[in-house]
Amino acid sequence: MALASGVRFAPRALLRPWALLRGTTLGRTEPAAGGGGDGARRFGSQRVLVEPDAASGVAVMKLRNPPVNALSLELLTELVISLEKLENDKTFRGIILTSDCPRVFCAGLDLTEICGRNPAHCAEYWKAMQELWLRMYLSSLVLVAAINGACPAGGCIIALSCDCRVLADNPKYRIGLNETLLGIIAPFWLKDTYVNTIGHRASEQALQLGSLFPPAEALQVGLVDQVVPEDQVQSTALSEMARWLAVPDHARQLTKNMMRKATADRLLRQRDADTQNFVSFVCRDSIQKSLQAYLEKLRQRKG
Ligand SMILES: CC/C=C\CC(=O)SCCNC(=O)CCNC(=O)[C@H](O)C(C)(C)COP(=O)(O)OP(=O)(O)OC[C@H]1O[C@@H](n2cnc3c(N)ncnc32)[C@H](O)[C@@H]1OP(=O)(O)O
Repeated sequence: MALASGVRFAPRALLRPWALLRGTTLGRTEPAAGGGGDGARRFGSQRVLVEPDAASGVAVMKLRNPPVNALSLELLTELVISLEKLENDKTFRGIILTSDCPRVFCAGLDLTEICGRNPAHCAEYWKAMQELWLRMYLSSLVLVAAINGACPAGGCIIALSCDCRVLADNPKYRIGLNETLLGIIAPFWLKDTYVNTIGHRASEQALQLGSLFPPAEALQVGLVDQVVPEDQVQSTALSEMARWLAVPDHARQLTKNMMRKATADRLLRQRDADTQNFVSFVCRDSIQKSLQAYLEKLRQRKG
């Protein structure tokens, strides 16, 4: 991790994400609708659409894993690879992360990845989740979350890993860490991310209660930075991006690193133990039963 001017401090090769890709179409490049030169070409993968604008140095990254952008192993992997690609391209200074699925930003962990699966699969999945968080949390780019839908649990963590959050003003778009309501526990690095954003007391309360905050409350507690009408989420995210990009990169990056490094290092120091804890916890019969019941409730709610 070089920390000189022009810093790039995101940890490299924490994992080899390519090795995780199964049947994805990453690297595909196609012209954006109505687009022309290189700056208007979009690329990405099956589940992550990247619309780069070389002129502004900003790329819009859209999650598109319908119906609810659940964080499947494939989505996690494709996100890491798309992020790495933009990090390595000096043209880009910022990413706006948003959803291509209506009404949902991200439903969090894909519960089918940890329900009825063997421990080896759960471990592989959890490592991919750790990897994405580390990459996002320590990214040298400015990350702005344009939250255009519901944002529970792992979805909230993706948003909190960004530098700034703009949430659409729709009472159905709730955000927070609701793990306890599923009978599971947020690991220390999710808890730390929460505490770093909204403080200890608010986190203590919200984590235990599994609170999902509607927009006005999310703004009040500090989970998001702006709440705007739905049709202004993208333009507001772009204005926020401009504000962050007005700061010299090296100063902003070093400051971000100073603020976040200790939290990330805590996970880096105990990644294996964290994986083992997660796997042994979710593979317990009682937890599997809770998760199955929760999934079943979600499926029935639909009908
Ligand atoms: C260990 C700690 C780290 C992280 C913890 C987690 O992230 S655990 C995951 C926690 N996530 C949730 O509690 C969100 C659950 N989902 C919802 O509340 C709603 O689906 C949501 C996101 C508000 C969207 O509502 P909507 O009405 O638009 O969709 P619907 O509920 O009908 O769901 C559509 C289908 O998607 C399935 N699904 C939803 N969430 C998940 C998920 N997290 N994992 C897997 N599958 C999910 C849902 O069952 C429906 O499936 P279908 O087969 O079509 O009935």
